[in-house]
Amino acid sequence: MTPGIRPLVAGNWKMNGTSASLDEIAAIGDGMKDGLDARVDALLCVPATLLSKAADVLASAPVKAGGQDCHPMEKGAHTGDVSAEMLKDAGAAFVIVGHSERRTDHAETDAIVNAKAQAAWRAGLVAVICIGETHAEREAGRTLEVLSRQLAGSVPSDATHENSVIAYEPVWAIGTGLTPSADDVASAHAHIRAELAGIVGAEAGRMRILYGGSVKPSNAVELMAVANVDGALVGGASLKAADFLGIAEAYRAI
Ligand SMILES: O=C[C@H](O)COP(=O)(O)O
Repeated sequence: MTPGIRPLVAGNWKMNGTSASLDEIAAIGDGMKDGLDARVDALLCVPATLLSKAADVLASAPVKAGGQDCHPMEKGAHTGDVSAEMLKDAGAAFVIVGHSERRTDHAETDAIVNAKAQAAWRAGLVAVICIGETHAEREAGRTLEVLSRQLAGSVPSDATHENSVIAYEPVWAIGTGLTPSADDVASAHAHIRAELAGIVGAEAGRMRILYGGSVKPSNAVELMAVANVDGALVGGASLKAADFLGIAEAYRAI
């Protein structure tokens, strides 16, 4: 946690979910109304195909809808891509950019992620800018160096606490059940906050820095209590309302 920063629990549904999943989304919306929304903001980043319906289901709930990626351009000849403006039109308030799965599967560079963050702002969306080291980079003792390089390349200098959220996701912790120690998370997040100050100045002290990678109800209290951890980016555990809400519940305990 960071004093004065309101936390955010964000779900990333990745390539999961159809219309049959709308009941689960509604259950997350209903669950957040149970006083949890007084302590924590909530976001569900669903597949583009589900965004409009999800936004409708969440319209009266304290949960925002978001996309998982956007093209840097507003429109044009880019078959299969979706622009930030299209996500906004479908009901998104946020969009994830630079998730490690996009960086790996689609060869997205820091420069592309930077352009996507600016595209998100152009459309009036908040960008959730993802960074994180691989297992090999961690083993080589290069974690902080990698984070510095990704931040410098991916975060535009005019990022603010209102238009951007940073998500630190160690690639080796995603979907594996493995998590860094609380000390390692604290070290990474403190480093990210310090590096951000060199990019965005005083805004660094107000920006949310989420932790992502195998966050579950069972480890949420420990991880969310770490200094400079201002919420979570949750994959697998966000697909079930009970698990998503169980993670948000951590904020009743810390
Ligand atoms: O965007 C979410 C992350 O990739 C974390 O996924 P996970 O919670 O399934 O490990």
